[in-house]
Amino acid sequence: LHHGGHLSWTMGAFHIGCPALRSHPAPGLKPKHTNVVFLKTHKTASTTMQNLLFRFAERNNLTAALPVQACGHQFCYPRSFTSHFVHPHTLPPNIITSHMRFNKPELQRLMPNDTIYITILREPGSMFESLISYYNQYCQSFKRVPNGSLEAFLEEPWKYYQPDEKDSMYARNTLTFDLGGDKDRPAKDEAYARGFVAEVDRVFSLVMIAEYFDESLVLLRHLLSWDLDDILYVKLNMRTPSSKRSLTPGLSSKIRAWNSLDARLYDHFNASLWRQLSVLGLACVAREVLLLRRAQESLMRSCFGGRMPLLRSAAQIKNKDLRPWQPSGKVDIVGYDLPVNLSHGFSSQAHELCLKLIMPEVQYTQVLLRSQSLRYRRSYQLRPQQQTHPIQQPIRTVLLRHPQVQRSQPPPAAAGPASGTRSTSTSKPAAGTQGRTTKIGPRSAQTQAL
Ligand SMILES: Nc1ncnc2c1ncn2[C@@H]1O[C@H](COP(=O)(O)OS(=O)(=O)O)[C@@H](OP(=O)(O)O)[C@H]1O
Repeated sequence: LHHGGHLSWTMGAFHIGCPALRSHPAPGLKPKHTNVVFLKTHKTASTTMQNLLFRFAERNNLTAALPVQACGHQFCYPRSFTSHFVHPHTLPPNIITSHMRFNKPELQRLMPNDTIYITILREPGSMFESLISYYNQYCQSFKRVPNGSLEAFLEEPWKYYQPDEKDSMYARNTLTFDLGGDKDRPAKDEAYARGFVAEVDRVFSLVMIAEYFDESLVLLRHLLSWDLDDILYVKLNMRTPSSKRSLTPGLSSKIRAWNSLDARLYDHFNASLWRQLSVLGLACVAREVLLLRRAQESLMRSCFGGRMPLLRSAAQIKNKDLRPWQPSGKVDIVGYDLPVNLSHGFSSQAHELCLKLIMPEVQYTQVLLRSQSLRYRRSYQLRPQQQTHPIQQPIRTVLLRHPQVQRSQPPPAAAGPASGTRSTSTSKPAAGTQGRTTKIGPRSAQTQAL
């Protein structure tokens, strides 16, 4: 960043040795898939994924559907998703990734036909421990428990849990609920459980697993024909170690029994993740994971003045745009701050990349809504003949949609890696370009900025 250096990996190296990629007729030239529903489930590393998708949308001038202001930063969760929850300035979308309760028919109405559905699950024990600590002041089922004790809750869950009250979805089978299922279906209803898992399997092309986040990203990269550059991330929305507790095997199995539908989903999709990884080749996956982690470290060092970033409590973070939301005084969610003197050697594009990489969910949603609204207004100014408000027309036919992002041929020598010089352009793709084909080079704007 400071000295015009660049990351040592190249996409060429990234393609070497991976059978699934080698067999492709034109490696690296397949258009990136850009129409994606990512169902953001709770306490599953989904904020880290959302940040990655928001950045991808911005880099490629795509549209991310965002909630109307009345819904907050989520699509009026826990109500079942409807397209009325989508802000009209964020139509028609390529990507949708904010929290919602899944509703396939409504999403189908909103999204292009070739949309790929992705979600993420987490091991029920650690997920429930995270839920009870995060929502201890919100969810009545948890508030009733003396000292918010996990043991006490699991000893007699029906003493504290009331299925129909507000926020009860955080206290039982949260994944099932987020996926649109019936969190309170009795465990003995085998047919329901089997049918629900099969339905999720049918709809979602990829179910990521939080414990194998990087391996899941490798599968995502292959599924969407994205570059390594597109899956770089920094972990977000973490609790401090003092806010966490470890689980005994006894507690873990009680959690699984209480959340039996979620446990079933997790077991099924954890096994299917590993089957998919085996098809890709475990050695190939391990190599990609290694390259991902190296590239990630380089990016972080570039953003944090040569060091790895320090985790900070919200109070320690000077830039309020970077302070993560704190659910209660009983749990600390940590974030990052950029070094104050860092901006001196940065292009504004590089500074923005670093800022967005660590920007918490609520702030990023607001920033993105502002920029997309601006783009929307500009595009309307350019087309004065269009009088009708888009929300009054059938959603899918209103505005021209961004087509798939095409990889361009390598950029001209002066701006490309081969020249030894690097593009100093700081401009993002022009506003109001809906309907144009976005071309991006083999190294996309993310690392080119560095
Ligand atoms: N990359 C990666 N891999 C594994 N785990 C990760 C990752 N990124 C975030 N996290 C952990 O995910 C938890 C936060 O999940 P969410 O962002 O989905 O929470 S939220 O529902 O949106 O509030 C939170 O878990 P807990 O710290 O146990 O609460 C994060 O530490």
